[in-house]
Amino acid sequence: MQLSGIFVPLVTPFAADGSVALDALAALAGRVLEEGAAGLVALGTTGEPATLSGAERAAVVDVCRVVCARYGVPLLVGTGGSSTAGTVEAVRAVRGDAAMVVVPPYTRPGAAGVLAHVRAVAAASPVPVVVYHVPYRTGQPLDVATLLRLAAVPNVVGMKLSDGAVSGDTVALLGALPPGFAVLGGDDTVVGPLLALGAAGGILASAHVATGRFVALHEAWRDGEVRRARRLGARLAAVSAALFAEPNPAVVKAVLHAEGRIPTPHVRLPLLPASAAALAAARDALAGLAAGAR
Ligand SMILES: O=C(O)C1=N[C@H](C(=O)O)C[C@H](O)C1
Repeated sequence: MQLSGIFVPLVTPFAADGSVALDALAALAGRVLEEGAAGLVALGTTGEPATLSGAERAAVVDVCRVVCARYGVPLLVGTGGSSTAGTVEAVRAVRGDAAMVVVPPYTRPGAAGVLAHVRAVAAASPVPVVVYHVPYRTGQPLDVATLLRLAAVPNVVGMKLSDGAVSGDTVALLGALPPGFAVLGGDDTVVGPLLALGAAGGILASAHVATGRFVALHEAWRDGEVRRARRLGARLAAVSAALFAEPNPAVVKAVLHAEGRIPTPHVRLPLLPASAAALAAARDALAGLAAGAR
């Protein structure tokens, strides 16, 4: 599996009665793929999987599978937890083209423990694995040598890299990847620099609302249109900063609701709805993006 392009980790829209709005989910999925997204991620952080029941998670994956099949694009399914045995069981049941497996959160098993976890999970997985490295959520930092060891594990085809600011370590990692291994940027505000360094794409909640522009950013870096890529990247980073001003996906959902694309802006506790100020700032940033395109 060769991963490339912009993947959208879909929000889980809720109806006014609190149930999952599956029709709205299908419409969102179709729209972002229509605008050029390379695939979808079901049950990413943005999908609030921790607050969904098993039946709701299955229904979300079913909807995403149908839409991905219609467009002939891959579906990544977020999975994984703090237990290796539990994660092995979960990946065996994944109904997608790849499993996005988070570095075990909370336990902080250290580099050797993470490697052992990923080796066990990847060996058991019937589908390719994309490791999700997000130390500010998991509490588990990893050095470049460990990330490269993870990249060499059989059946691990990529990594969603969400480790914050671009640093010397990022440069070293992207300069030493094995051929065909895909790094997908997962920190929306710095996806431009990651693409410039050779990332294959991104998994970006921001791409719900400016999908075609994020796709254009990926294409500009891929095709070496550096001036265009820099300009667009800076404008999209301002949009992403506004969308992430409060815990994800509250602001993204507020914007989608304001645009009439989902029935409510609801998130489930412990997340709180976006503030009116955050929604207004995000809509201003999107208006600025649209104005800049004219
Ligand atoms: O759901 C995801 O996948 C993403 N989650 C990140 C987060 O909320 O930490 C953000 C990124 O845009 C995609």
